[in-house]
Amino acid sequence: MATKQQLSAIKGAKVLMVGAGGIGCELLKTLALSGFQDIHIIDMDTIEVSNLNRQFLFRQSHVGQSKAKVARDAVLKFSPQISITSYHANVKDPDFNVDFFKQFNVVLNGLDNLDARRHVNRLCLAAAVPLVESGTTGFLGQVTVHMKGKTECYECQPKPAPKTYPVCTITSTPSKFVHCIVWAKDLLFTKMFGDKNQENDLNVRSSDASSSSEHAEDVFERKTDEDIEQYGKRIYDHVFGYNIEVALTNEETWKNRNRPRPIYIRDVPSTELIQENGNVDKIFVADDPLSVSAMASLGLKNPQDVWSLMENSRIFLEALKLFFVKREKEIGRLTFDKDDQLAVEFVTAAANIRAVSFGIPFHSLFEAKGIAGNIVHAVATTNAIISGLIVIEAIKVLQNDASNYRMTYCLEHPSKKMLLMPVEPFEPNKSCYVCSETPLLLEVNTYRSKLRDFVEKIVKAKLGMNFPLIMHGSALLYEVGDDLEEDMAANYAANLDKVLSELPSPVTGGTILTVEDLQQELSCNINIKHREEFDEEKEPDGMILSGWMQAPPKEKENNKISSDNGASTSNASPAVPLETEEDNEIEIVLTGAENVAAGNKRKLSDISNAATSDLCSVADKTNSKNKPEELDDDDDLVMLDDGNSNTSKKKRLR
Ligand SMILES: Nc1ncnc2c1ncn2[C@@H]1O[C@H](COP(=O)(O)OP(=O)(O)OP(=O)(O)O)[C@@H](O)[C@H]1O
Ligand SMILES: [Zn+2]
Repeated sequence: MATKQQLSAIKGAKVLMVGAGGIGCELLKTLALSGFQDIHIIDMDTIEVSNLNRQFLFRQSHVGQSKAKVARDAVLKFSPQISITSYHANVKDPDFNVDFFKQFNVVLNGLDNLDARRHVNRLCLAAAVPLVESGTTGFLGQVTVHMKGKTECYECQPKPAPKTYPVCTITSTPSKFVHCIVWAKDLLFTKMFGDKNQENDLNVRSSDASSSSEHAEDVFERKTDEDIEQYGKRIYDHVFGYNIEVALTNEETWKNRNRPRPIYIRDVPSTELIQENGNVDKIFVADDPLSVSAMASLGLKNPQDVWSLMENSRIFLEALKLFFVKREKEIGRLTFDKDDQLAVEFVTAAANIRAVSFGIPFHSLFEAKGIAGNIVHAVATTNAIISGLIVIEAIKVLQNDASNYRMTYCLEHPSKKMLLMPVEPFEPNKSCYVCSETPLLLEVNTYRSKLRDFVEKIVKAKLGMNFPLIMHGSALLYEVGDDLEEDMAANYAANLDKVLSELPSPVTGGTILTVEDLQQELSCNINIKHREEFDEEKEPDGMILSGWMQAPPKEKENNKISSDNGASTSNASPAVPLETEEDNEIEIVLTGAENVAAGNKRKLSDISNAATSDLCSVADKTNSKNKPEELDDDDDLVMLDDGNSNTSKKKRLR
């Protein structure tokens, strides 16, 4: 039961919710039933069938409609007396500026990507509005409170880098099914149906050098009037046969590894059946490209079946054909989407055929989709628990009850009979460039790198700025905005193509650049250090940004392909599982730079009264009895958090 004071705080509050998905639906309902009277809700998405199992405010008839609006209407049916304002929009839209944020007493996030979370964090800091941040992944979840100057901001701790794989593992020596999936999704699918100008390592082989790159260059182009069946078979033979033959010529690679087997279409029994069974026009809803399915066309129904080589080959050829026959307009623009059935079918089949070559077991479409889409199946109960905790923290914030704020972690296994673990929030990280004024350091070859590289690779990808403005002293080098004068816009465009040292106000070693995002009202200084050489493999960006945000890379190799496609429900901050020991204690992993270096861990009891620290992660140290089954890497549940693959984070749960 709420006290009188709580009720009055609730009634007088104006609240902004961002996200009306799994957490958002629960949250809106709980806010309404707790007595909140004035709720605003932003969500940019429309309702999909796959949301209906847990986003309980939505029904089949709502598919295709705005989540924010339908959620509003559904809650108003049982709480008609309250005011709910919905915005079907991206929270990054300029309309949602600092003044917009200032009208709220508290902001509650129910988002699913790092990019949007960072953006909201910055606006809350700029507007000095408290933020309650949240995230769930399967059984895990967390709620954290962020208040300018009093607690850590959402970005005070670096987020774990996304899981990546060395290019050569993906292109030449896969040993796990996930390697085949990454190859099929990020290389083959992109090469066939994505942006042709994008760099693609599909034809990089460990042997390479003299291998016929000419052959590789144009093989993916469909020749004028080339029969689609022939084209599909030619691609099949090239990627599963010829490319493997070429890789085999590098004896060095296979000295200590099993040699892969090239597979040609002629080796696959009965693929010709495709001609008889495949019926492109059979099942599809006119004008709905997403209803196109190779499985449906071939009469394969169960996504949990593991297909044979023959079936995978038929799906591969049929899916390729369907893209060209039914979705030709999209070719050249497609990116892999886990909700695109035909794309999932193509990627599953291609990954399985590659897996056979390398002696890796087949996987079903259902499993392949989970791996390709980094899907951790959502648990509705976790969303409900987390939403309840958000409201509890929001009420404390409204009452200014700072001594009782808690970051709460929802665990998968009880620890000391507790599933929820509350921890006191920590003070702001003094070296966080978002909420403090710490300068960053950029090592870059100022005679070779262009301003464009700096803007794309650092300002947008690493610093997460949307509307950057770059200054050297009082000289403005770059700015974006709709209201720029034509000649200024032309100047900035010209600057983008200049190397740093040749800019009107030259940027060289020792320069201090100021980078600002006007919308986020975020400004930071970057000290420039000239460096002549960069290792192409290990430092592919040709520039290195350091400061607080450098997350320690998980693997040694740096030339990596990320398996990250950017869409998943995931936590606001990391909960990295620890090695299990034979006790049943919860440990806090400190991921501040020194702590990572020292590998420090602290027990909850050690820190229960801690006022300051770098708490980043919490993990349940389970005893052997309830220790989850050890999974092979292929089966790791992988989660990531992103809108922008460059900045996304991912966690793996065991
Ligand atoms: N930049 C953004 N602006 C507004 N809303 C956003 C933004 N980024 C994400 N969201 C919303 O946050 C919600 C997150 O909900 P949830 O994690 O349940 O994801 P989902 O897309 O509904 O489900 P799933 O990803 O599991 O299919 C989504 O409804 C999404 O539209
Ligand atoms: Zn911070």
